Amino acid sequence: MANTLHFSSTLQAAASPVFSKRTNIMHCKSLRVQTGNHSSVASCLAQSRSNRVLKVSCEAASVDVLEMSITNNQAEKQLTCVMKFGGSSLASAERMREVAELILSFPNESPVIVLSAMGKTTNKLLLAGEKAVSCGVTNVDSIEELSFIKELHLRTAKELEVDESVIAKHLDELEQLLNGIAMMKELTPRTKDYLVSFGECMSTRIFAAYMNKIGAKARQYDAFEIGFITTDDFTNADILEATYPAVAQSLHGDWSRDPAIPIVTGFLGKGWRSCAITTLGRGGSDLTATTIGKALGLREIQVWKDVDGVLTCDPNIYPHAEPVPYLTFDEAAELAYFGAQVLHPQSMRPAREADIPVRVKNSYNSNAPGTLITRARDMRKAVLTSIVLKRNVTMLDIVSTRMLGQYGFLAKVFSIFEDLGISVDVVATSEVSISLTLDPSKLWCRELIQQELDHVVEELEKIAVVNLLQHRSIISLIGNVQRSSLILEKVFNVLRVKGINVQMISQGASKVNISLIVNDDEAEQCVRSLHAAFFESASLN
Ligand SMILES: Nc1ncnc2c1ncn2[C@@H]1O[C@H](COP(=O)(O)OP(=O)(O)O)[C@@H](O)[C@H]1O
Ligand SMILES: N[C@@H](CC(=O)OP(=O)(O)O)C(=O)O
Repeated sequence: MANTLHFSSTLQAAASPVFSKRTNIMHCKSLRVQTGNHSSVASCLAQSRSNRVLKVSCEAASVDVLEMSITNNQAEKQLTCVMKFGGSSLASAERMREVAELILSFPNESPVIVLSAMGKTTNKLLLAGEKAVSCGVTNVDSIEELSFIKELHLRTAKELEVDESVIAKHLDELEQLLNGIAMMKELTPRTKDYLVSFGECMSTRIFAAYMNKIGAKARQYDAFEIGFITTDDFTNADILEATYPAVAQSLHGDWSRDPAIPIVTGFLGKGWRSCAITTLGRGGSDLTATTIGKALGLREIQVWKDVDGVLTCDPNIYPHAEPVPYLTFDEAAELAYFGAQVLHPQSMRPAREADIPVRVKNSYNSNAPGTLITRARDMRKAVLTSIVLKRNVTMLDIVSTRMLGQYGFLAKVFSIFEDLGISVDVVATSEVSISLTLDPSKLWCRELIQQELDHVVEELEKIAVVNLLQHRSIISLIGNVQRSSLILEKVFNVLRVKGINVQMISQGASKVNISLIVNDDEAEQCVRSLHAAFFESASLN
């Protein structure tokens, strides 16, 4: 809330037009002086933070009564919310301008801003790195993606009229790094993280400089310098508990000493052992935002995307998917975990722990209400909320070779996965058989390669007959599992009409998700038909 202080006083007719006042204000944004019918803007001569004495000059020295109101939009205010803008909201200078305008259109908020890299910069950096491995040192400067990244960032700085020097050092370092990769002919996960970090480091520097240029005092932060402490799992690191107090101390400390809108790099952290830059997995800026929300105990976490909120299904599969107005943290987490690109799979955790609402909004359409994610919602009318598709999943059918009634079979199977460090998604069991799915994309850097799969099968074959089925998809139905009979009745109706065979089904312990496994090549059609049945046909609802 803008903090307006009114006070009046009398100036001597012949006195110097300088007025001193002890106030509780730390940073004065604007001054208005009222003398009789005249109102004018006065300027602030000096502010002492230690004893909070404000000195102002005005042209009203010749009148007796002087009334001043001091509008101070930052001082004594607490940070109120996080606003995260993803690459899709920051693709160009024009978009950065609009985002800045959007932020400033909430004068009652004191936000922490979290930014991703501009547009598709992360993908381009990774491609540049891969090319550098094989192109030879002399050819690094002709890597197309490097030229693209340089051109995009320099053009953006120029169009926003901010000094190119804010990113010059990073562009030089990026080229040096690619030269190093070309020399070594290898791109390790650790180097990958350092490489992609340039995207967020540059977008935040350009944006902070622009905010300052337009008069909104802002301060840039690299997350790895302000306490984002993570595991050393490069490319997919986890935030450690120590992050919360460290981030709170950094951001709160600076804010109370000298308020300025914090502009923080999303996606990045610092490995606690290696002290090297880590990343939180693709789309990890959502997690940066919720982590800051929890660290500072903020009122709300906003993630601004290029869609009107979380939708009833992926708009790339069905363009007329509808926004979902309300979700619980559990529903959103399940949706993200099972492949909806709109939210990072781990991002709901800090928000749920701190019970801070998350709002998913559209930066291209700020009037749309978006999706509000909270701990609980009214489920009385809820049936199905959203349909999520995860492609290219590997499925294993494992049948015990032992007699019925043998114990320890499940334990043995899962210990094999544990030993091999492979995570399992969906599971359906009977006493002597297990069907389960393995997610190749869960570990961004470490796709499950054939060799690993062969090894899994080899180990399992010591105790079971194993059938490995690839190119499967998981269709997750997120909704009110209390009404699973109604949901399943409709689902099987659709599947029967479309002639689609479900190879596995799991309702598990989750109270919000029913998963179906079908062939990859039938999956999209299946999602569209299910969407039509649940969201478009009144008779089927
Ligand atoms: N259920 C869904 N609801 C909304 N968007 C979805 C869904 N499933 C997939 N998406 C995709 O997620 C995109 C937004 O996420 P993302 O690209 O990570 O945004 P940002 O880069 O702005 O963080 C949308 O453009 C949309 O194509
Ligand atoms: N730039 C990173 C992190 C991120 O969160 O991006 P976005 O918000 O654009 O999904 C990525 O592309 O993965």
